Amino acid sequence: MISDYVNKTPKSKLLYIENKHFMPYGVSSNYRYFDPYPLYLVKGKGSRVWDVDGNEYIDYNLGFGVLEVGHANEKIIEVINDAIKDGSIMGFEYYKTGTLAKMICQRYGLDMVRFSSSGTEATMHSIRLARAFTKRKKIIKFEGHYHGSHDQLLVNVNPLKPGIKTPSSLGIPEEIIQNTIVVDWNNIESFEKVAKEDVAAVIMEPVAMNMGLIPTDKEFLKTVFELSKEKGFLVIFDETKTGGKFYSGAAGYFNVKPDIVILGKAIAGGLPLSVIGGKREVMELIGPGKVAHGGTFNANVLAVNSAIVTLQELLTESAFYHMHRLSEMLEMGYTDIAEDLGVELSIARWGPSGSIYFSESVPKNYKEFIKLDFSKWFTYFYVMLSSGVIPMGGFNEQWTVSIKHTEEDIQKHIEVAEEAIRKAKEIKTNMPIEESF
Ligand SMILES: NCC(=O)CCC(=O)O
Repeated sequence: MISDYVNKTPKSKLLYIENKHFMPYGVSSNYRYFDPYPLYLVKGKGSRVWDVDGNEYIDYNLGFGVLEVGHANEKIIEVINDAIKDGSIMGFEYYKTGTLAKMICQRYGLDMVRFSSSGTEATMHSIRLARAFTKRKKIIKFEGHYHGSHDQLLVNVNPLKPGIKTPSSLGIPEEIIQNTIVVDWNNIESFEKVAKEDVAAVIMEPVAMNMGLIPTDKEFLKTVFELSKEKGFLVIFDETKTGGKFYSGAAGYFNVKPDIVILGKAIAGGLPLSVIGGKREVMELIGPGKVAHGGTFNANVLAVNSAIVTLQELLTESAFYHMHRLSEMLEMGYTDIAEDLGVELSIARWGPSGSIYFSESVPKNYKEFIKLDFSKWFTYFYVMLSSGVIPMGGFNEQWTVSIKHTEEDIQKHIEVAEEAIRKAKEIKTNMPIEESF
């Protein structure tokens, strides 16, 4: 319950009261705020984090999926300690960036890449690139999909009224989003209606991870690729999250070749690095006097070295085997809990990540997702937190298992979840959620 959380976190409360004077809501990303106040962390190691009150948590949020190598990974520390001795920013191109570019191209089936620092920047560049390549303006995005916090794609991310095109933030003029078309995820018919010759690109999270975890209908995906060929628009896979869930990301998993792929989060072991990559004929449009792409911190020394060691030595095939196996254990644990307690609970898992819904079946799109009763979810969340497990980053997020999680961590998660879901089952009110991105 919320009171258990409050009782355990008085110092977080105090920090919140102080910090919110200087920072809106006391946080650096809206995603980090939740009621009644956010959690302030001090440190992390492996699968654990500690808050300002000294409470220890097993962390399944992992920086919204970034830390698959675990917190404060020894190899990352070593490589960064070495690299920083030679400086952190070169201003000119760092000599190892090409090594990383080649590694990523080979692993993810891309012809060329450019680096940025965040997913937001990378998706922003990708739609500019698609518009330049096709000489068209319209971009199709899916309701409930999140592509970072720039205006053009900050549309129907978490709308309270699904189906009505609405900016997901104040301060976004109608004109800015007039070329953004929003449609239902996993819905062939509604996609067919908008897939026309004036579309520059369709952008998607190839597995939707901003409404829990909504798996992808393979027929739907096939239709998207077929229509893109027929009508001449590009397919952009925003793999900011999915790129770290399987060895070669979602494109590798589904065995498809999108025109542009975005990578981010997990690939640099905890440092800020993102990738805009894709087919040579598209990528070659980037350059002076052509498509703009810049960024002072792009491919900085620390991020490049950290990504090289992450991809080469840490996120290996056997590491994925470990993460997937533990995540499957978690899925089985939740399935047993639902059966034992007779709770309407559905579970979706894809690789090291998964989510739970207090519903009979996993929603297929945002319209189905937003109809759910989140009061049960929030009860579950506060009980989990006050019992030392961060199950995921929020009601629209998912768990991630790292290479540092152990079977004992999973068992503890399942034990605590049983109690949390038992308490959630008793909740009767239907708590409305606030619109947020
Ligand atoms: N699914 C949402 C995120 O992963 C973003 C986190 C942030 O912007 O703080």
